[in-house]
Amino acid sequence: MRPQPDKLRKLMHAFVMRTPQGQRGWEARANAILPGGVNSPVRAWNAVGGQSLPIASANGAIVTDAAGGAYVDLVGSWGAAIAGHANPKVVSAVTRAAKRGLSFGATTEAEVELAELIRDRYAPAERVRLVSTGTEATMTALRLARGATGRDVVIKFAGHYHGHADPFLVAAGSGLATAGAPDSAGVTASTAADTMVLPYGDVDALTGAFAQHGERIAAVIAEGAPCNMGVVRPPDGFNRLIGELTRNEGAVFILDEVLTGFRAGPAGWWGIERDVALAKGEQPWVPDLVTFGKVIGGGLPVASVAGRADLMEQLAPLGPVYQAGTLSGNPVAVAAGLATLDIMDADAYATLARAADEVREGVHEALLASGVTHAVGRAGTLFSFFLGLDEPPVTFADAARQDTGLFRSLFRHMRAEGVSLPPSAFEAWFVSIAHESPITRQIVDAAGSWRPNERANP
Ligand SMILES: Cc1ncc(COP(=O)(O)O)c(C=O)c1O
Ligand SMILES: N[C@H](C=O)CCC(=O)O
Repeated sequence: MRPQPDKLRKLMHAFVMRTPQGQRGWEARANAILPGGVNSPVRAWNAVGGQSLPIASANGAIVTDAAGGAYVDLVGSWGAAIAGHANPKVVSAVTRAAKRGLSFGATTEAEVELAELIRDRYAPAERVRLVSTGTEATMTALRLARGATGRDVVIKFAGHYHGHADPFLVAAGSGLATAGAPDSAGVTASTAADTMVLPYGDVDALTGAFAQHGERIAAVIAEGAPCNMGVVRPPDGFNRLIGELTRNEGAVFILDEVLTGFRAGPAGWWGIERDVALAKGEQPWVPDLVTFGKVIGGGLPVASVAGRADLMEQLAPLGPVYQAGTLSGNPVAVAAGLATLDIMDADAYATLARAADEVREGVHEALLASGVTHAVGRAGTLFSFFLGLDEPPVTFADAARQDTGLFRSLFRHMRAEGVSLPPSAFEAWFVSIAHESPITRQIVDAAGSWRPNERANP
């Protein structure tokens, strides 16, 4: 049988991509039109060297590039692909929704269902507003906090990332930390002046800030567990302290669970601390506002700001705080989110936890056996490795002391062994329910064959 024209085109493309000339051609073409060849900086591999080829497809735990190279994926669309790439249930829900129409600019029953599902699994989400990106969610949460309190200042923690709205691009994690430039040009001095940056986990700094500036503070925003400076477990009692100080001083506690939500555990990082509190017979602390993204869109653009009813009802059209979005609650994206949350039942979370344990523990043992100094950062099913550190860090200053040159060597070795790590030492390693044991073993074996003294070429 002769290959079909489309198949032939793909085969030709893969063949060309396998040649250095073809790869250089691709690089030049992408760089000529997309700044840095990418649509989001951390994809550019600047921190690890080399050039990623365009992804052609992904299925389960495997991504395949345009040259036909298949890799075990630990990027997982930066956390969204919790059910595995192209999960058949998600794809068929999306297909069914698409056939009913791509976008209406009017409310659908599925939006209400997704919002109800979020509230049912995450009690502090008394009201939910769906948006399209995590950036919109945190930006809206801050506007809401400022509108409700009539105050300007937001406290954020160094190394935490809350998307790319101006007030948060100060001492930020993720791609900014990776580039070693945690502030962004283009943020006005007056905007930055309203953002107070504190070291994470520093009780004195936080209580001191409230003692000195309490009446000016609209909100404290914190990642549920920081995952954009590597994964950091919140020090015991720190989130509770934020809750107490904000409540006592009339400020708003915004918990950013865009990354940790429905992933660190079934009810995000908050659910993990809630369960610990309940087991001790204590009342759990509760955030005023919470932001979600990634998992609730299952790979399509859905995010949300949610929280206390009286605060959320300050949003237009009920209240004076404006927020809007042409594609907010898009029916196709919402279908992906609903299908994903539906897949993620108790058994699926147990599978996710098993996959995370196998990779985290296996790679930890492999690094120990090779004599690599490292610390494991862990928050529920989220984890990353801090090479060159003896202890898991809490502050960004400590996290930034990790050996990024060593990570670069590990990244390139793993890639050669068919495993695709996030291209930055400051990002989490994302597993999915499709990371079955033969796949997690492949990851661990790849780490076990790394010889750390073989540093990557610059
Ligand atoms: C904790 C956190 N908040 C906010 C964001 C921003 O989300 P988005 O990239 O969808 O704008 C991200 C990731 O990008 C994140 O990890
Ligand atoms: N760390 C970021 C989100 O969690 C990575 C996503 C991006 O910036 O492209």
